[in-house]
Parts: sequence; structure tokens; C-alpha cells
Amino acid sequence: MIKLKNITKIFDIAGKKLTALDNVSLNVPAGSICGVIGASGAGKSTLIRCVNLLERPTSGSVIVDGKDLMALNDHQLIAERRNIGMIFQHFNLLSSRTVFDNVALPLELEKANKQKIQQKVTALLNLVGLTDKKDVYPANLSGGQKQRVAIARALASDPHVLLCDEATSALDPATTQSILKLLKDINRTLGITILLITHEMDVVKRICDQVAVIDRGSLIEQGTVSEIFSNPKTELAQEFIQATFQNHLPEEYLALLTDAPKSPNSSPIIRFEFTGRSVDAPLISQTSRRFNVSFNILLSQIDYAGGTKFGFTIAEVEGDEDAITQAKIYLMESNVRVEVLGYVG
Ligand SMILES: Nc1ncnc2c1ncn2[C@@H]1O[C@H](COP(=O)(O)OP(=O)(O)OP(=O)(O)O)[C@@H](O)[C@H]1O
Repeated sequence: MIKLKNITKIFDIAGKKLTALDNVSLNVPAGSICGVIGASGAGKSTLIRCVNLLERPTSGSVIVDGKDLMALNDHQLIAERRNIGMIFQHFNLLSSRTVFDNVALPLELEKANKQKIQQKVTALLNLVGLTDKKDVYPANLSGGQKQRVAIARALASDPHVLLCDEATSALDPATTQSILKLLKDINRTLGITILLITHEMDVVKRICDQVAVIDRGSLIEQGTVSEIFSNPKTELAQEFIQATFQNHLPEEYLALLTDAPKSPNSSPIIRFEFTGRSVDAPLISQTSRRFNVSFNILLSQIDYAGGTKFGFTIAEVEGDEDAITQAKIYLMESNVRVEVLGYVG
């Protein structure tokens, strides 16, 4: 549905060249949700703006719905852009228009008749849950409601593709979840292909099928959410995944840890990381029984993304030194990442 082939974008700032995108290729299949994740300045906005040619790539090709957008004249491009809806971090609503009139705008621009506008806007406001706000002005809406209006407006021209430029970055966590749920529902019920950019892996985890990681203008890793979460190859992808967890012990506790055992009674504090490749079995209790070691769990989080279970457990492991070593080897052989954080006691 969306095919970016070898996209390079070079900005010329007062004679100085800046390569914002470097030979980026991305394929987003019809009906899927693809997330591009990267740090600030990595090139995310430039990338998503290249898809509807708000930013024209310096080289490469942009194919949407089988059409090569770079080959279209201005008139054809305007027509083709109706097929590509877009929503933004700061909503971009017209403050002088009511909710109804904001959503009606694309229909007015394509000269739809009043009856069609009435029907379509009413259905869209119903879809995004804002029927009761139709006569309200944007200034009197919450951030989540504003984004719902923006989504309804983006859907007014029946696009096949929806581009989301950090669409939840200005929203609180609960509102973020409700907007992500709405986007997923739209994707499922209307079959719209969604490309979103974000700096939060949590967004990717919640709704995406595919993910691509962008770093300094290059896509350094891409695959299904399940592939990337179960086996991240780059350090950056690993960092983004780890950031979805509150994976730190309290500072007071960490301050008590020593680098080496202080006495024969010392126990290691171990972080066990489970990925999609870890054996899907009750590994901690199996290990405990098999090697006669006990796990005093201090912190644990397990989550799901793309059908893959992943997460971590931090535990104080008590038992005979050899038994603990064997337990660690057993877990590593089961594809659990094992890291000794320090010792207590
Ligand atoms: N119109 C422009 N003119 C010149 N340079 C630009 C322009 N737009 C972006 N850049 C530069 O291109 C690089 C990538 O910017 P971009 O906005 O795409 O990154 P981003 O990943 O979206 O960052 P953020 O998350 O902070 O918005 C940056 O170095 C930025 O300064």
C-alpha cells in the first residue's frame, strides 16, 4: 500500500547540506499498522511528510496505492492526497469553526452537497464518539476530543491511508490509550492502512503490526512487532523496548548491593529477561524445583506485543553457589537473558 524506495532527503540550510533521510526503504502492506520509532531529530517527521509529499524527497520514489506520487503533476497530486489522511500532534483544527464545520471542511473543498455533508459528518462524529459536541468550538474541547475531531476530519474524504504524526504525544496516558484504541478500531473496521511515527515504544506495542527503527536518518531495523520485541538486533531497539518497563529497583535498595559476595551467606540479585525466544514454560518455578534454589521476587513485569510474551523478573536468588550457577545456565539455555545486578547479605 505504501512503498518508500530509497528515499533520501537533503535540506539545504544557508548553503549547508543536512541529510535528514538517507536511502530509506519501507513497505507498509495494505490494512496494516506500521510504526516508525526514533529519537528526537532522527527524521521521523520528515519521513512521514514524504509519504504525502508535504516534503518532496531529494531522490527515491513514493508509491501509495500503486501510484508513483513523484510522477504526478500538482493537480493530480491534490486529487491523490484525498486518499491520504493525516493527523498531527497539535491537532491543527480551525479555531473559528465548530466541531461539525471542522469535519465538514474537506467535504466543502470537494464541493459535496449539503445533504451529503450532513450525512457524512454525522456518521463520522458518531464513529469518533463526539455526536454531542458537534456545535462546540475547539477551545472548549479536551486534547483527546480535539484529536477525535482531527481523526473524523481526516476520514471525511474516505482515505485508504492515514498518517499519524506523533498523534498521541500531547495527550495523557489514559487519553493516549483511548485514541490508540480508536485508531485500531478504524484500521479494523474500515481497513485503513496506518503509518504512524512516535518516540514511544508503548504506542508501537499497543497497536502496530510492523515497526521500523530510525536513527539519524537511516532505518536501522524493521520487522513485525513480534520479531522486533522477541529479538531486537540493535541497541537502540533494545533501549526503546526497555523503556516500556519501569525496570529499576528503588535507589535505596541498589545502594545496598555490593559488586562481589561479602560473605558465604550473600545472595545474588539477578535480572532475568524473557523474550519471545524464551521457552514458554513456568521457568522460574521449574528452575527453583530442579536446582533447589529459591527466588525472592523483587520486581517483575510481563507484557504482550504482537502475540509475543516478554518482560523481566528481578529476584534475590538463594541457595548453594553451584546450584545457583547451574540454575543460571539452565535459564540461559532457555533463552532467558541473565544479568547479576549485585549481591546482598
Ligand atoms: N524544513 C527543514 N529545513 C531544514 N532542516 C530540517 C527541516 N525539517 C527537518 N529538518 C532537520 O532534519 C532532521 C530531522 O528532523 P525531523 O523533524 O524529521 O526529526 P524527528 O525525528 O521528527 O524529530 P522530533 O521527534 O524532534 O520532531 C533534523 O536535524 C532537523 O533539524
